[in-house]
Amino acid sequence: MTTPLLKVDDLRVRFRTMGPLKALAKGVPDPYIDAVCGVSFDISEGETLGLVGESGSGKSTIARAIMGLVPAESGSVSFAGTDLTALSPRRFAPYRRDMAMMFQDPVGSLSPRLTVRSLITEPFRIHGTGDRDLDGEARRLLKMVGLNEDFARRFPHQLSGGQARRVGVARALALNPKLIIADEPTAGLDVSVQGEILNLFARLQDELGLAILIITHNLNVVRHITDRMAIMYLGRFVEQGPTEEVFYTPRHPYTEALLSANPEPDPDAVLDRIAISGEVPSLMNRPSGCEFHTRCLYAQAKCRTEAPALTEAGESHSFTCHYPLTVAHTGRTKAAS
Ligand SMILES: Nc1ncnc2c1ncn2[C@@H]1O[C@H](COP(=O)(O)OP(=O)(O)OP(=O)(O)O)[C@@H](O)[C@H]1O
Repeated sequence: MTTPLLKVDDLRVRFRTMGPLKALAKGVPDPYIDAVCGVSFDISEGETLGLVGESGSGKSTIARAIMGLVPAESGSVSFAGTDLTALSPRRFAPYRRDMAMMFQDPVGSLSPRLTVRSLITEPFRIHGTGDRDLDGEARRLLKMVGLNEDFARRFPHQLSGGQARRVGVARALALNPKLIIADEPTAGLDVSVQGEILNLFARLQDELGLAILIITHNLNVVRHITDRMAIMYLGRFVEQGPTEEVFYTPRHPYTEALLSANPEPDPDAVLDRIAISGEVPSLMNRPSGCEFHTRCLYAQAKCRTEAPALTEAGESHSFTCHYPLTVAHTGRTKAAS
């Protein structure tokens, strides 16, 4: 078996929610939240994984933990077989060249006082490889993302949302990474521009064999460009599997609810519209048993008390639910009774 490019194994990330004195004053004995609770997945070269889930479910925290920007409480993140969580910051640094992160907010994440040329060649300076022909590199990178060389002289405020996103991609590509992590790469863009950016990702993946981790609320993005998808709820994966399979035969009720709430449903979609009710529970006060039971249409007594184990639904499709949806002949789903 070949080693996956990225392997995340039982990753946990905790955050302190308040300082020790405040916690003492407020009588909070455990002022922590588990933003990511035992998540496992891998990505191979040339593969795209989509990470979906409501706001606060822990998607960006996974990305930041992979990049070493927040420490893992436990578990491991291995890149090409090396456990990054065991490395000192100095030994971690070379891996940052192989993994590029595109942050949310295309314009805001670009420093306003730098020209596009400086922005996209900055990684060469940061990583000490700035002795090359930076004008030539800027032209090469702009061409890769479909922008002409005149853009090199512009500043971020002179870019449209789509152009800013392309500049973000060019910057991410500077050091020839093997993995790109894109956090909401199409947020705030018009649908047509979203399509252009997705096509750009698809082309680059084809040409460069990149592995891509896409974090998004947009299920159409997931549908169109990912090979596999994972659905997060309160810091856990409730389901992961091949994208087409999950879209057509979701096994977890939360997946079903998210897919059916998609504002632009696929005309071939087989799911009835299912409203997801209630608020996302607080990470400070997690529900007992299956943590989705407070919002689940199919919850039964066992769901309130027993956490469901991970169940394999196929070769690379798994979910955590006591009463998973079943696959009928039509592809339509309903909870097993
Ligand atoms: N540095 C931090 N300190 C304390 N809590 C944090 C920190 N970073 C994130 N969190 C909390 O961790 C949880 C997960 O946040 P995260 O940003 O990973 O979610 P998300 O799914 O990416 O959300 P969104 O889609 O809104 O970006 C949230 O409750 C958030 O408030």
